[in-house]
Amino acid sequence: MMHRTKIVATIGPASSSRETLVQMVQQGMNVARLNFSHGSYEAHAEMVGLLRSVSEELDTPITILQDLQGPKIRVGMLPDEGIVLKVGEKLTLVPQSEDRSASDTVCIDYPYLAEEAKPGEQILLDDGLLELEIFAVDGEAVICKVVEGGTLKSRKGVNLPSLNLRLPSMTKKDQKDLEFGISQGIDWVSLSFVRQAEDIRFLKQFLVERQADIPVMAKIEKPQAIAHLDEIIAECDGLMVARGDLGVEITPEKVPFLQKEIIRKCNLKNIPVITATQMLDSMIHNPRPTRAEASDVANAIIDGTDAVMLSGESAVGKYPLKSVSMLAKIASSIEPKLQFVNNPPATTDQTHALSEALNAIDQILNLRYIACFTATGYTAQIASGERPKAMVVAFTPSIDVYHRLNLVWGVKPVYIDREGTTFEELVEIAENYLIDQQLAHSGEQILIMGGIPTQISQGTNFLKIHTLKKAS
Ligand SMILES: Nc1ncnc2c1ncn2[C@@H]1O[C@H](COP(=O)(O)OP(=O)(O)O)[C@@H](O)[C@H]1O
Ligand SMILES: C=C(OP(=O)(O)O)C(=O)O
Ligand SMILES: [K+]
Ligand SMILES: [Mg+2]
Repeated sequence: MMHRTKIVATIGPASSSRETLVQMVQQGMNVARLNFSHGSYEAHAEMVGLLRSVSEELDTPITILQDLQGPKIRVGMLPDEGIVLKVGEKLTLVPQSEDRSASDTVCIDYPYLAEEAKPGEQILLDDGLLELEIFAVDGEAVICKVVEGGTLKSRKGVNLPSLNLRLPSMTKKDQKDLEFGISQGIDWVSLSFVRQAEDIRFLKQFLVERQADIPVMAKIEKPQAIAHLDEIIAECDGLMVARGDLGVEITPEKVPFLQKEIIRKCNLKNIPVITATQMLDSMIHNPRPTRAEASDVANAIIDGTDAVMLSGESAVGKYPLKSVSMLAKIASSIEPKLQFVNNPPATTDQTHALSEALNAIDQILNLRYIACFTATGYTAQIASGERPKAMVVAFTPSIDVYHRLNLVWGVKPVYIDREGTTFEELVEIAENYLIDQQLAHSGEQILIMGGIPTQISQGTNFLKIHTLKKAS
């Protein structure tokens, strides 16, 4: 792995074959995002199996991120080629239950629209690409006029920025989907359209009741989430700057500064943050990105994002592989030039104290590897928070931690089936791995960080500059 920034790719029809997945991982994909707004359980289950098998074959972790739809309104199923909306024409929106599909009628999955819609209000479709104006309400039907036309495809999103949605943050569908995700052993779960900290507490309680230890990510894409940002960050394990909906729910010109704010706050708390949507949008159709897109990716990395994400580019685009390798190239090119600010420790515990020392050593000695021993992932995450020049190689005896840590900036997770207990054993594990994998050479100095005895989590209590002795 050359790049420290992690690459998330949304999996869809363009990236579902084993061959494509293998190549995407080889090109630098670290995290597979399964968008539960789309696809059947059968298809998702098959994908989880495929990803686990590719991960084993390539001996590399792949984080599986289950993305829950949340309270998002979507249009129903339409013909494969979509329907064309022309400016000035009428389009009628009806609740799903009505099930009247005609070329001028589209179903949406929100039953209260007719009750709440007011003539003159704006409705945006497909992340704002298409625009409607409400013209009249007739019973359950909302009759609109097309203001900005284009092709509308199945299951595209519907935004009514002025509407206060009467939907719980975790819908019945989300609950069912998460039950399914738990049964599939997903590594992270993200919730769309989070509005308040309570939404995350509800999700976490749902997991606790099912004894599922899965980290939770809040997708920031509503004005209410911006208003409650600090409380939300306090409750969750990661964040996503979901710029697709955020740019519609707020306005596009406000997104760049919000992105910087959200990333900065996550960096301060040492939780991973993903910058998402339209990063290489034109690569859905073209083999090369626009200069503005290349800049956008580099700037998100300069902002301090842990990960950058592909959506349509990898799910339905013509160039899923080239999109992944372009992200990897941009990351590898910008990272050596970065100068991160040294954040104050988020908490005053031993791990943070040692990681401050780690940062000082990283600045002075040009070491290439920090071998980090971690049972929960915590130590590796704090080490990553220093944004060291050296790569954090996180040795963990937990297969779950091995997969989930792959979302975190600069961390290369390594699964160890034999848990070392003494200091000497840990050194030996690090030494064997780095030399056998031909990552480091005998005589090279590395940093080793961990806690002994190893059974106690968060008991990080040593940091050693070690000279590798093992011969290859
Ligand atoms: N699992 C899937 N099956 C089929 N199509 C998918 C899948 N995941 C994503 N897509 C397609 O890729 C597009 C872009 O992905 P994404 O940004 O995740 O979706 P959306 O914006 O609809 O939530 C989607 O609108 C959808 O058309
Ligand atoms: C990532 C996002 O969510 P989704 O693709 O599910 O709309 C977004 O809105 O940017
Ligand atoms: K640093
Ligand atoms: Mg969204």
